[in-house]
Amino acid sequence: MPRAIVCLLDSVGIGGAPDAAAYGDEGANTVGHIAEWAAAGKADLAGLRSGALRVPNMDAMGLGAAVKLSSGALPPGLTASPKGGRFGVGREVSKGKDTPSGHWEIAGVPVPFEWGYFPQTEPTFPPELIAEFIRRAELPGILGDKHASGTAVIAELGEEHIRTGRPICYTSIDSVFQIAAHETHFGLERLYRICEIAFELTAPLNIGRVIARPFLGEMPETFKRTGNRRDFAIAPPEPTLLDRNAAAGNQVFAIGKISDIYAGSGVTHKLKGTGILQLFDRTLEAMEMAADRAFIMTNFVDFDSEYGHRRDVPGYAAALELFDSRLPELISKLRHDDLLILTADHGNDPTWPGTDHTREQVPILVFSPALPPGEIGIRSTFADIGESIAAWLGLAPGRHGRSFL
Ligand SMILES: O=P(O)(O)O[C@H]1O[C@H](CO)[C@@H](O)[C@H]1O
Ligand SMILES: [Mn+2]
Ligand SMILES: [Mn+2]
Repeated sequence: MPRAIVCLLDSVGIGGAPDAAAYGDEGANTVGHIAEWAAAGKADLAGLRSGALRVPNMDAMGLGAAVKLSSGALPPGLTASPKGGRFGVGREVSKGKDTPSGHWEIAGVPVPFEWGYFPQTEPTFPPELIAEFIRRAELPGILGDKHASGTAVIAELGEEHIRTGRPICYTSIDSVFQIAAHETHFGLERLYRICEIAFELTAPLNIGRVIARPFLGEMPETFKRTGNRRDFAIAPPEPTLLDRNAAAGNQVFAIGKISDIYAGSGVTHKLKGTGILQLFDRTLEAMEMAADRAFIMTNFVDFDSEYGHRRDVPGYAAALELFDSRLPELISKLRHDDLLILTADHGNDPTWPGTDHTREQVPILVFSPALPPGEIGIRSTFADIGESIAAWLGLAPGRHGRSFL
């Protein structure tokens, strides 16, 4: 009896989105540019990696071929001829180049509405929103109130935050209200509580998520965000693949950020982990526990949060190589009728200006011992991924997308 596993490599885009120019992202290509920089010796990391990008296992599943199909160019170090997978390219119909939009569409539900965003001004948040937030959360005030990169804003305002007890509130070009606060000086549970209040206040503005960003350390040099990030997200507008599989009485394993991204809806088993290796371990553990018709989905957030937003090309290359090195373990655990899909939710080209996501197409790398290799082309919506999994698991077709299997 079939099972399905999705490894969502957060932000591992492959360029070529036809609407990229509308986002200022024409030419952005996360995997393509990392491979180019690596081949040019611009992604070396002393003692960790050097030279061309080495991801032989993803490449065998069709990564190089997918980048070529998406962007027209084969990146250096990758091959155009996959060895066993069925490869293709996903194009997003949802307007947001953000995590919930990408994930919901992959699970069969494109986002039909416009998210709310905060303007590129200082202050960025509406004063009446902040006044109400301060009143209800019983705060002495807030810091930040602007667009910022999370690590930079903590370095800038972390000490003042510790001194004053004012949480650091910031946003980005995504539909987010983020709150950074010190885990011990401010308190983790208190941070979560004020995030819930912020979520109630921002949901009517169609803000997709409030994100708790706890950190530790006492000075800019030692401040470090912890693994206790928590996302408070609005729920998808229709039942997703997760809801549909759970409603059919099957297991749904949500690993890493997945449960938060779908607001817990349709999740029967939630597993947490920090870092690529732990998240990979959790995925293998879920495969041990998973019964027939189970759906397992893991979000590998580090590509995006640790390397893409930080514009860290060597770090991103090393992370891709680390993930790739574990793939054979996962593949060796696949049962005959298990389906494995590697994909992404948006791009975050670390060679691109700024620190935000990039509008890109994503790889769809499909493997099952039961499937002959082949090409699935450029899919006109990420929802084709969800519908393919639904068909594989024997669920009735949904409203969006078509199976490529
Ligand atoms: O700079 P940091 O705090 O990592 O923020 C990033 O993380 C947010 C959620 O993925 C994005 O909106 C982006 O701004
Ligand atoms: Mn993402
Ligand atoms: Mn991100």
